[in-house]
Amino acid sequence: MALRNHLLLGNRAGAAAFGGECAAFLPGKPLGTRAQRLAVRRSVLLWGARANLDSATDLFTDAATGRAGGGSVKLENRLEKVFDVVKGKESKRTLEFVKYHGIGNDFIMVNNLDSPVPIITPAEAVRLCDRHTGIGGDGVIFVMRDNENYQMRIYNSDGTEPEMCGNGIRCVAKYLAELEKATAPQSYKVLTLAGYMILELREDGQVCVDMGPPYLEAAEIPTKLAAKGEVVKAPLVVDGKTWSVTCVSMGNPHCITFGEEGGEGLNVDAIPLEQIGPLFEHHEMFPARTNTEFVEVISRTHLKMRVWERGAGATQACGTGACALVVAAVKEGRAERNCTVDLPGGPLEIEWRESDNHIYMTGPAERVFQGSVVLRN
Ligand SMILES: N[C@@H](CCC[C@H](N)C(=O)O)C(=O)O
Repeated sequence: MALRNHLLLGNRAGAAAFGGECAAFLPGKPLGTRAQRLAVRRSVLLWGARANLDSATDLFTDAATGRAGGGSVKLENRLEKVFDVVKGKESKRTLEFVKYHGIGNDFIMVNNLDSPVPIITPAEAVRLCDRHTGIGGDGVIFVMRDNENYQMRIYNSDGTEPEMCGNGIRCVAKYLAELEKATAPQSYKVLTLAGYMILELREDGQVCVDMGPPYLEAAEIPTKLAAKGEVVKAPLVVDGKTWSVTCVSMGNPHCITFGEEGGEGLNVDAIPLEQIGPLFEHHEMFPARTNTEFVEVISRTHLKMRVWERGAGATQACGTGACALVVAAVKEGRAERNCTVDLPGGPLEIEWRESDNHIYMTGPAERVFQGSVVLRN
């Protein structure tokens, strides 16, 4: 904690001493370029009450640790951040959040009503979603304004931004009611990157979402499994096996399989999800990557699935996935348009309505806890 001591001295001598130490940092080779070291020294000499002591101390320690781990680029980035903090360019930011889940698919909800862009970065979302060192979540959801309506944006736990999230948007309905101090029944029109969704918060606590129509054209999904037209029961080689797949977009891409070509139906509990999930997700036939649903038919109105999500891996549930697989099951002649879909986190009721071609998803959304977290640069 040499930095802390030098800064606490609060005088030119202390700062100069720290500047000198920055030039050497640790025994052995000095850190950063000579210009960077001189810049640190200059900054420290100019240091005053503006310096954020804790952040600078942490970053100094990080920089030193980074050095031990090697990697000069990483190290220099960290050193740059020490400069910024010492120069007062950066300061700690605190994020208020509420954690919600929809049948185990969990999200960090952010009140983003005062900004037209997400108030945290994808890299910060990745850190917050970490289940060991962060809050933990399958994604971060930003609730924003859209004129008189609302907008939802979401980052997956890997920091990528999908177009839509079915379980997430049910959580949005409850979160909006919480923000508005409103009680059920309530209706919201919410813009997503996949278009407008209509959310009905019911008195029994369930949320029914009009998810709009499914998209089946290969190019709309997108998949290279066909040049044009629908992709139904197409062969796809993954891990040396030929799977029979149907592709559906709910704004975001889904690849649905009921098993191998010519094979028996699936026992989804036996699927080695962690092994084959990533092979589907990153398959060259899916230029935007894909979510993948492995489905077992219990009856014509009862399906069971496990999912490997694009950008989030194995999750407890995927709402858009449940909608997509009912469409796939109907297309393959395996199920009716009204189905209960069992996911690892619980059931969803899905209807693919013939009259308007829209899909209606009904299920719960639960508040878990609220908190605030310091965002580190
Ligand atoms: N869990 C979600 C889907 C979230 C987005 C997905 N990972 C993607 O990248 O498309 C759901 O409930 O729909």
